[in-house]
Amino acid sequence: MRMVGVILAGGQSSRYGKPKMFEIYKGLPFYQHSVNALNTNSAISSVYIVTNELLSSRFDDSSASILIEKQQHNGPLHALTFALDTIEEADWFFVLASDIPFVTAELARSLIQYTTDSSIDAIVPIAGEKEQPLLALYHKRCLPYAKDIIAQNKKSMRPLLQAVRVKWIHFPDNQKDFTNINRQEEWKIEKD
Ligand SMILES: Nc1nc2c(ncn2[C@@H]2O[C@H](COP(=O)(O)OP(=O)(O)OP(=O)(O)O)[C@@H](O)[C@H]2O)c(=O)[nH]1
Repeated sequence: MRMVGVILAGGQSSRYGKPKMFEIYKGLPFYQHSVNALNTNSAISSVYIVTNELLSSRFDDSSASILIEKQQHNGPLHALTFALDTIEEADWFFVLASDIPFVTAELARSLIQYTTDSSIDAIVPIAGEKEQPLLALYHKRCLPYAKDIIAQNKKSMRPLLQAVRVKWIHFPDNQKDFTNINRQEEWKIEKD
């Protein structure tokens, strides 16, 4: 079993007003917190940052490889599908958004433990009532389902979770790892 990390870092940040993956928390850009939560885990052989041409030169991290999407701003489902299609060496893909600065290696580890179960295609947390498809694991088996959903012009992650066998892992509503930052006002409150 081979596992890679996939950091989704090619969003528009339209609500934030500037590319939020480069905002600084504890001296490091947001995306770096996502990379670090994964590359400290020995089960993960490499970490890839999936982004677009415009942003790509701004990532400064020798511990991760950059994958550039041909078509930018198609959303997380396209970015995941691109990674599943392009990274041939892996069976499991640990997907992390790049706007979740409080994510921890402990949380990553607690999800990775379920990858030994060959009867599941995805491992997805639920924090309180909220599904967390952008802090989740996907098996290569998800690729044909993802392509099929894209072929139907759907952009949401939801249909993928309905099509594949998901193991849902429950966490408390207030668990900080899952806090994602969409607006500058939110970040001003959350960082303190
Ligand atoms: N590679 C890649 N990542 C994406 C894409 N769209 C969103 N993401 C990432 O997915 C995560 C969640 O993104 P959102 O906050 O829903 O979308 P966003 O475009 O970043 O922000 P808004 O424009 O405010 O909706 C972030 O880490 C984004 O960088 C995309 O088209 N390609």
